[in-house]
Amino acid sequence: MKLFDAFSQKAPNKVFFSIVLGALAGVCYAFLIPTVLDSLAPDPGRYATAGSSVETIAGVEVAHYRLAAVFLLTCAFILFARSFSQIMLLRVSMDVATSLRIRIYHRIASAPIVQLERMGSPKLIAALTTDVARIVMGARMLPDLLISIVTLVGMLGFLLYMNAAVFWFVMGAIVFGVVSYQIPMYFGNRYFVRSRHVADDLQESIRALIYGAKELKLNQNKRASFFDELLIEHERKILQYDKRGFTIVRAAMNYGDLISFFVIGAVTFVFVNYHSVSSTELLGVIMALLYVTGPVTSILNFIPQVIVARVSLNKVTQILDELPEEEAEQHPVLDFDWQSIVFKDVCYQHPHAGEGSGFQVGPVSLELERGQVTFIVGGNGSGKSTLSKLMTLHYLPQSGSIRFGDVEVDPRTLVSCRQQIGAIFTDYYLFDRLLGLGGAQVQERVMGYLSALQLDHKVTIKDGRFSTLALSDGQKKRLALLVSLLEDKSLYLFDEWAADQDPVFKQVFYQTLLPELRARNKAVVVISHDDRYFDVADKVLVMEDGRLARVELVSGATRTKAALAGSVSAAA
Ligand SMILES: Nc1ncnc2c1ncn2[C@@H]1O[C@H](COP(=O)(O)OP(=O)(O)OP(=O)(O)O)[C@@H](O)[C@H]1O
Repeated sequence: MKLFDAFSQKAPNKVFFSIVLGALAGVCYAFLIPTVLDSLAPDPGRYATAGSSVETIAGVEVAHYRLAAVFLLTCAFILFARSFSQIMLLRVSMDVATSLRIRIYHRIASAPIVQLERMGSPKLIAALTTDVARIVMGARMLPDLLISIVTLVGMLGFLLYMNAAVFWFVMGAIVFGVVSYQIPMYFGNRYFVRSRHVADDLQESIRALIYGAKELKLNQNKRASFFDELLIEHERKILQYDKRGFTIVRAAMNYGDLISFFVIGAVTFVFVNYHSVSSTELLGVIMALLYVTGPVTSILNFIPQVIVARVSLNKVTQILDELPEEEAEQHPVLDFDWQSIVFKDVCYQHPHAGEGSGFQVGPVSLELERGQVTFIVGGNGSGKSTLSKLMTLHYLPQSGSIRFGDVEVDPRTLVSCRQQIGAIFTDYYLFDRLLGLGGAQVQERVMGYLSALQLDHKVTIKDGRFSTLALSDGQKKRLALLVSLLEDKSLYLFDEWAADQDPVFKQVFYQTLLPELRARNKAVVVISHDDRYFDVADKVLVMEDGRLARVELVSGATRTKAALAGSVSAAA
């Protein structure tokens, strides 16, 4: 993705039109100096009809009034063309910024969970907040750049017309100036790239500062160490790189500013000694060179902005590359019924974190049936959550297969199968409103659930929005359960849902809600360490070191808590 492509793809006609107007403004700029010079020393061959007579217009004496009229009209056109070109590109740039962000939003939403977990939120937030703005800032300068380039080209044409020898001398000086200008710019750019890399680490530290505020307050040493070694260190590095980068770039820009004056000096004091140049030509050359000082400066000033924008563009491109779209039909294509989910030799290996190969779950073969409650138990790190993410199709098997009834999970059916599932993970997110649920009955059902979950004295719902989310951890989780139940899925998975519920509500969850879901013919999977409630299950899957060690079938006679508690301690 190139900087300019990002713009031209968005609104090609508008971009083209603003470029044409910018170019025309540049042509007119280049036209102003010859016009003024003409009025000072009229060439009888050109503007022959302009004459040198003085006319009185609206009480004001105007010399070379036709030339003055051309001058005025040119100025007016420049005002119009330049403003129009800039405003149009400004508006396109706003559209581009928004659509670039929306593109990243969509990519995040359709990326596999594994990739999102690997990338982490700080990188994505930095891309959305910093990089998109920098890209747009860079591209927004395009009309000015264009005006400057065309003005410069026009003035060089004028120099060629005045004196070919001077033209070639000036061309040589400009080429030398621009090439020598690139060298410090290259080094400046390297510092900007380094600074941008550290910006990701800074985002991570800022996240830690906010989310770890409680821990930092309770330990001064930890806090000092966090500030010195992470947060301030990242700030210091960014400052250092940016200072070095901008120092080099600024010095180079000042050098660039003076290029025109070096050339004027060289022409006035040296060049005239070796070539015949009339004083009229010299005056024209100097005026033209003074005039292009502005455009040359603005072309050179544009370069650092483009460098920064390109660094950001590379970062966004890299993120989009690292965040592939999931290979799946993105819209549900099937509406189907199923009685059981069958895992056959399913294997999943985490990407390696640190040393050694990643943790592997499987091969696992099992069956989840509707109208049954299945518990997954096992020690910490035995693979329960990984298995649960395979069940909810957030992780996809690297080998083996999963079937929902007759439907095999594959890229075509994946999204359809996911629509059958409701889950509350330990790191669940609670939206402040009901999304994708509408209708008058919903309000009634919400009120019923609020009362069943003992939240009716705390939360109400208005226009599909919860009155508050300022709740205790346990209450928030109940609200998440409410949303999940409203969505009325066929498979429910609760990852240690009851861990932060009080004993009374734990009992409600295990002994009332789960049996109710079973009675409503839902397949229910519960990850739990609450061994006193294992007898609620129909089936207990015991995980050990990534493998399904055994499946305990719990029927009326065999549902003994002791037996299951024993199997769990063995698994742990
Ligand atoms: N995102 C990840 N990237 C890499 N490896 C991971 C990731 N998540 C988990 N693992 C690895 O998988 C192993 C099993 O983790 P998992 O969360 O499935 O265990 P668990 O049984 O749910 O543990 P707990 O009871 O503590 O929640 C971990 O020990 C870890 O090595």
